[in-house]
Amino acid sequence: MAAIEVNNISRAYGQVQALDAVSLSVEYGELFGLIGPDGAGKSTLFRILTTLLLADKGQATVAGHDVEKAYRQIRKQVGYMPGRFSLYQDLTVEENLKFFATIFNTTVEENYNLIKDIYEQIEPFKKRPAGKLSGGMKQKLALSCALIHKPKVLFLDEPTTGVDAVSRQEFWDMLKSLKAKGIAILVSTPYMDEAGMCDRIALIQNGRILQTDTPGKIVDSYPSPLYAIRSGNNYELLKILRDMDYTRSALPFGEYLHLATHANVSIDEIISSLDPADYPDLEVRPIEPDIEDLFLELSREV
Ligand SMILES: Nc1ncnc2c1ncn2[C@@H]1O[C@H](COP(=O)(O)OP(=O)(O)OP(=O)(O)O)[C@@H](O)[C@H]1O
Repeated sequence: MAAIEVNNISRAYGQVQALDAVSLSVEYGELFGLIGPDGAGKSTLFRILTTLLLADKGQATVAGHDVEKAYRQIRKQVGYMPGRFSLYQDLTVEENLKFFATIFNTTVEENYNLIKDIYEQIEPFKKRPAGKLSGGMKQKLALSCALIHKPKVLFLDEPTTGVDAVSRQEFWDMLKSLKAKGIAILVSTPYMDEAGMCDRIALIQNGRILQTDTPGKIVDSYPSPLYAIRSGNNYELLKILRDMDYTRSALPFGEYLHLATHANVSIDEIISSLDPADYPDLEVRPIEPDIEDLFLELSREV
C-alpha cells in the first residue's frame, strides 16, 4: 500500500472550493512535490492529511490509516512542517528539539541518527533562541523537530518560502537523503524551478490537480514549439504577437516573452512578420519549455 493515498478529496470554506476532487498517491522512499501558486489549496490538503481538518468528500489514508478514523495512529507516524514555522521562538534550538521529542514520548538521543546530518549544521547555535536564527537555520531546526520521532511520512508545506537560494539547495539535498532512508515525503512549493528536484509532481490550481507525473514527462507533454522573444518594446510586441495567426499563446516571462506557436511556423517567418523598424533589436530563439510554461498552458485550458 502507498504511504499516502488520496481519493477524490474535496473541501470548501463557505463559498470557496479549496479542494475539488483531488487524488494522488505517494510511495515510501518517494519525494513528491505539490506545485502551485498561493491559494491553490496546498495547505488545505496538508491539514487534511495530517488530521487537523476534515474533508467534505473523498477518502485518504496515510501510512495505511484512514485520516478520519485513525488520527491517533497517523499523528504518531507523520512529521509535519507547516507553512509558518512551528518553532517556539523564545525557546533555544536545543530546547525546541527536546520539546518536540517529549511530545512524542521519545528523546533526542534515541533518534539522533536520523537528524544528525541536519542538526549538526545548527548545533553551534544550540543556545540561541529560535526567534534569533536566520531563515535557513530555522528551516533546518523545524525539519529536525519534524523528524525527531522517526516518522514514516513527512509533510512539508512550503518549506523553502522566504529562504535564501543556497539554503534552498541544501534543503533539497537533505530531502534526497531522507527519502533514501525510505521516508515518503510530500512537499509543497510555489517555486516552479524546484519541481525538478522531485521524483513526481502534481500541478495544482484552484483546488484542482492539473497533471501528475515525473517532471521530465510533464515538460515533454508541452504541446507546441516555443520561442523566447525580446525587443526594446516588449509591451507592444506582446500585443502584436497575440494577434498573429501563428500564435497559440504569448506570455511575459521576465525580460523575455514566451511565444508558443502552431507547428508550421519558422523563426524566419516570425521575424519577417514583424516590422524591423518597430523592433530593431529583436531577438528570437527556440527554447525548451519548463514547468512554468506547462503550468501556464494547463491553466489556460481550465
Ligand atoms: N480558514 C479559511 N477560511 C476561508 N477560506 C480559506 C481558509 N483557509 C484557506 N482558505 C481559502 O482556500 C483556498 C485554498 O487555500 P490554501 O491555504 O489551502 O492554499 P495554498 O495553496 O496553501 O496557498 P497559501 O500558500 O496562500 O496558503 C484559498 O482561496 C484560501 O483563501
